[in-house]
Amino acid sequence: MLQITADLKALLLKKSVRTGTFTLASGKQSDLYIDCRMTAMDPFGAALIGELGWHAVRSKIHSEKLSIQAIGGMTLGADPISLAIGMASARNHPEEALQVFTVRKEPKGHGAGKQIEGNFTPGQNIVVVDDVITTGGSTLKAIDAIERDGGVVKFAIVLVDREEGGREAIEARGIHVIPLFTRSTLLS
Ligand SMILES: O=P(O)(O)OC[C@H]1O[C@H](OP(=O)(O)OP(=O)(O)O)[C@H](O)[C@@H]1O
Ligand SMILES: O=C(O)c1cc(=O)[nH]c(=O)[nH]1
Repeated sequence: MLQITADLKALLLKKSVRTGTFTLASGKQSDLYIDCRMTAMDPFGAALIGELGWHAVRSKIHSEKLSIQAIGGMTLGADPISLAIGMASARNHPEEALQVFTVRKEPKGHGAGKQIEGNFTPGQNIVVVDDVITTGGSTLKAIDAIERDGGVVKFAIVLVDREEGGREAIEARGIHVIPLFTRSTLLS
């Protein structure tokens, strides 16, 4: 996994890390913006995220003897990451493959009126995904929607933890967060 981690870090630094003046989802101002979509929607980046993410998810599943059926998180940032990890699970360990879903920011106003779309069934054990956590508010919103629809969130995986309190906010709900990178490991 060392080479995959190094390659993914290099791609994140090249395509996703930006400096300037940015307003974040929480309304906070920041001189750093990590546009993970650029890396997660790069075909090479998606493959790297899939391998590294599935390795991290599977290690947690096996070390804690968990049974997980599906992976997903708040659209849009989580979507390519959830699918990449689901595809890596099917490719590497088809008998343990995770189904994939997405959480809309609001329930759909027509059709079936669902907030969760894709392969999600009430009662399933879930890994929740985010691309970046800053305050953790978006991940917590996804967790609320999943729980409201009968899912059981076992843990969270994020591509980058900005180390601004989001991890602590999610873990205060009893949901362990696995970051593939932190701000420190990415920028060091
Ligand atoms: O931890 P937080 O303070 O919630 O911030 C992180 C969130 O901010 C972004 O979402 P945003 O809604 O900006 O964009 P997206 O719809 O492009 O994913 C990002 O994708 C994370 O989900
Ligand atoms: O907090 C955010 O909204 C945020 C931070 C960041 O670095 N990247 C991103 O996509 N969103």
